[in-house]
Amino acid sequence: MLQVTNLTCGRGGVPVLSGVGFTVAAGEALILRGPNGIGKTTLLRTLAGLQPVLAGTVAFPEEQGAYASHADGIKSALTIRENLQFWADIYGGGGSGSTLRETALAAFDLLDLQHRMGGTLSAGQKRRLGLARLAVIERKVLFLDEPTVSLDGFSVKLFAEWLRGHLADGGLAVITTHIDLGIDAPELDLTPYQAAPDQRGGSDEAFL
Ligand SMILES: Nc1ncnc2c1ncn2[C@@H]1O[C@H](COP(=O)(O)OP(=O)(O)OP(=O)(O)O)[C@@H](O)[C@H]1O
Repeated sequence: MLQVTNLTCGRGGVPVLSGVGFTVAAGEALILRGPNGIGKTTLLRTLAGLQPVLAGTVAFPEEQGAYASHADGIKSALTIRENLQFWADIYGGGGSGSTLRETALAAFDLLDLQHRMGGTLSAGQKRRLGLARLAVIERKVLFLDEPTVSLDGFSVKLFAEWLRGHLADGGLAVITTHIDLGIDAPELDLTPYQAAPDQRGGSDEAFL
């Protein structure tokens, strides 16, 4: 279960959203909505522990979180198979077994491409590989930032099907998306939680 209580998150130390609270039970997903710049990515990164919590609390089972964003983290000099193995090894889950890897390749229609180098893939193929990574790391609590960017309609359906399986297995997900995933999940509009105007902030990145 994921429990978020009275959370303030921000960029460059400037609050972007405040007073955010919700729970997501095992087996459920929550869709985050709101206009560009409202703070969806900021909230997801904060939930995943990639940015500091400015106030409030975030709780979920330790070592169970995983964040996936627009940047797929594909290793261009490794094949699709090797990329999946790499991520399974990094996360140290049971993903090193071949069964999970085969399942992930099949779930994202990557079997025919499995020996292709990451660097030679199209944007949508890279995205499918980035999502297949989620299937080998065996984390239950997923923070997914625009998971369907670059995907065609068929691949969106593949992803939605995989996500339904993840939820049926007791996983959960918080997802930002501007499209309808066809997932039966409540939506949270972040607009009422806006904390500060855009222009005030500094940056929290060393390199933008
Ligand atoms: N590295 C950064 N440093 C400072 N401010 C930032 C940084 N990244 C984003 N911001 C600002 O923080 C606010 C929230 O941005 P965020 O990316 O979380 O919005 P979003 O809702 O995900 O937007 P979109 O729908 O466009 O992806 C915006 O005003 C943005 O300009």
